[in-house]
Order: sequence, then C-alpha cells, then structure tokens
Amino acid sequence: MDSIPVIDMEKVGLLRSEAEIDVTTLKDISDEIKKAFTSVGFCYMKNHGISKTLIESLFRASRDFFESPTEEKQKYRRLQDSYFGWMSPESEILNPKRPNDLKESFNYLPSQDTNVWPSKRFQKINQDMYKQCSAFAFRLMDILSIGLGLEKAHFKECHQDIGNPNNQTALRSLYYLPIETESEIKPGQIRCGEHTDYGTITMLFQDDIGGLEVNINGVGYVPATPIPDTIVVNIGSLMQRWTSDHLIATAHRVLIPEAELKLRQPRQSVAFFIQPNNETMITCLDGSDKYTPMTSRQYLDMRINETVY
Ligand SMILES: O=C(O)CCC(=O)C(=O)O
Ligand SMILES: [Fe+2]
Repeated sequence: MDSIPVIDMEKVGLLRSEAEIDVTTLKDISDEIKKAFTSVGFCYMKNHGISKTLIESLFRASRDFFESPTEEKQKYRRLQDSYFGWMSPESEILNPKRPNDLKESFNYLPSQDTNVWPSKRFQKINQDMYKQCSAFAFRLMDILSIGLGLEKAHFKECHQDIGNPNNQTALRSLYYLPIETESEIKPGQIRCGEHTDYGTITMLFQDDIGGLEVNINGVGYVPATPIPDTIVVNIGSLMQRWTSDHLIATAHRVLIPEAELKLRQPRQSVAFFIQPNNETMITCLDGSDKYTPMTSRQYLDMRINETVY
C-alpha cells in the first residue's frame, strides 16, 4: 500500500447501536483496517458518526481560546505533573533535531479537570467530544481485537477506564499559529516535528489547511490531504510494541504549507490519544519476547521523558 486508504465506517460507527453490529461485519471491516495498519499505519475513516456539529463547535471554541490574549491563556496553563490545560506556543519539540514546534495546544482529561476554564461552554464541548471519541474508540477496540484473533472484549477491557484517573487517554486541541513572514521561521522549524504517537491509536480531526505528512514505508513522506468529514486514524508505538511490530506506528509531521495564502493562515486540529489503563501489562500478544513487558503507564512515561519541553 503506498497511499492512505479511506475506510467506510458506516456499518460499525456511532450511527449504529452496538446491538446492530454483528461479528461478521466487524470481521469484514477489521480485515480492511488491518491491511492499512500493517502497511501504512494510517487510514482515513468516513461515516464515523461523531457529531459534525460538535466537531465544528470544538474547532470554533478552541480557536476563540487560542486567539485570546496570552495573559488570559496563562490562567489556564498546564500545571506541573498534570497534562490538563494550555501549552504555550513553541513549548514542545517532537523532533529534538529541529527547533521548537510552531504550535500551541489545550489538553483535556476528565480526571485531571481543575474546573478552571475560559468558559463553561468550552468545558462542556470538550466533555461531550471526549465522550463521543471514547465511544468510537471502543468500536475500534472491538474491531482490532477481532482482527488480531483475540477475544472481542480484549482491548475494550484494557481500555475500560478511559476518562478515569488510571487511564491517560487525552483530547488535545492544537493550534498552529499563522506565519506572517518567512523570517519568523527558524531554519528547519516546522509546525510539528517528525514523531510517532505514544499510545494505542490516535484519532485526528483536521481542518482544510493541510500540512500533515506521513512517512510511508518505501515511499517517503506523503501528504495526508484533508478529506472533509473524515478522521485520520493511526497506530501508536505502544500498539506496535504490543503487536510485536505487526501493526505499525508510522512517523508523521506537520509542515507549513508553501502556498502564500495558506502561509498566513493558522491551522487547527484535534487529536484523541487513546491509551490503555495504566496498569495494563504490554506483553507481546504473539507470545514472543521481542519486547520486554512493561505497564502502559511505564511506557507512556518513558516516551514523555524523551519529548523535550
Ligand atoms: O495536527 C496534526 O495534524 C498532527 C498532530 C500530531 O501528529 C500530534 O499531535 O501527535
Ligand atoms: Fe502525532
């Protein structure tokens, strides 16, 4: 596979109730998804059933927040030993060989909510989005369990505490600042440096600006061109480790689009980073000893420690 496939989730997405989805349907779709995740590590999903109105509301509310004065945003900044809250522009470096990422973000985990928000509305939209993303994530868990020949409930059970303190699954709104002139950009600086995601799976909602690129094996970096109403879904490195490199966590990055018009525009995206419960042992599912077992939390902490802040 040398491009990112589009998978139709109509029969297994949130437009269907769980009772409507039989194992044969899950098996069929899991074969298709597995093909994508064992080769490209990425796919687009359409007809996922997550409310379009809710997604649009989150993009709008996040943008209002990011475009508010820095002094205002400071009130909601991420506190030490917590992931919840605002992270200022250029505060993260995903590829240490490059200058700081040209982005800022707002992270939400229900269990770390300090109840300090720019507005009740922003909080409610994040809460609702977190719930819908979790519901869709559980559908993905069933599909992956079946696709890998495990009990249907296997991955669901390992993720059942999403939203609770012993699970680090997070919703992150990202804002890539508009670049007024090229002189603002340091040599080698991009919107988000090359990296693989840390967890099980990432669900990414992007606007129409573009810039996300995916390093397909044997092909090189290809654009993950925005396709309206789809989510970009990719495997994280914990899942690659868990499956002894069967499912692959593909490196990706966000460039600054060259087109003059787009250069002066901000870009927005929203990511839902799915993590297993903290104490879940990540032991190679094929019974091999390719990777040393460690808990989901130990693995996440190891990866976070490698990220430069
Ligand atoms: O904004 C994007 O399109 C991708 C962001 C990303 O890869 C990440 O935050 O892990
Ligand atoms: Fe990423």
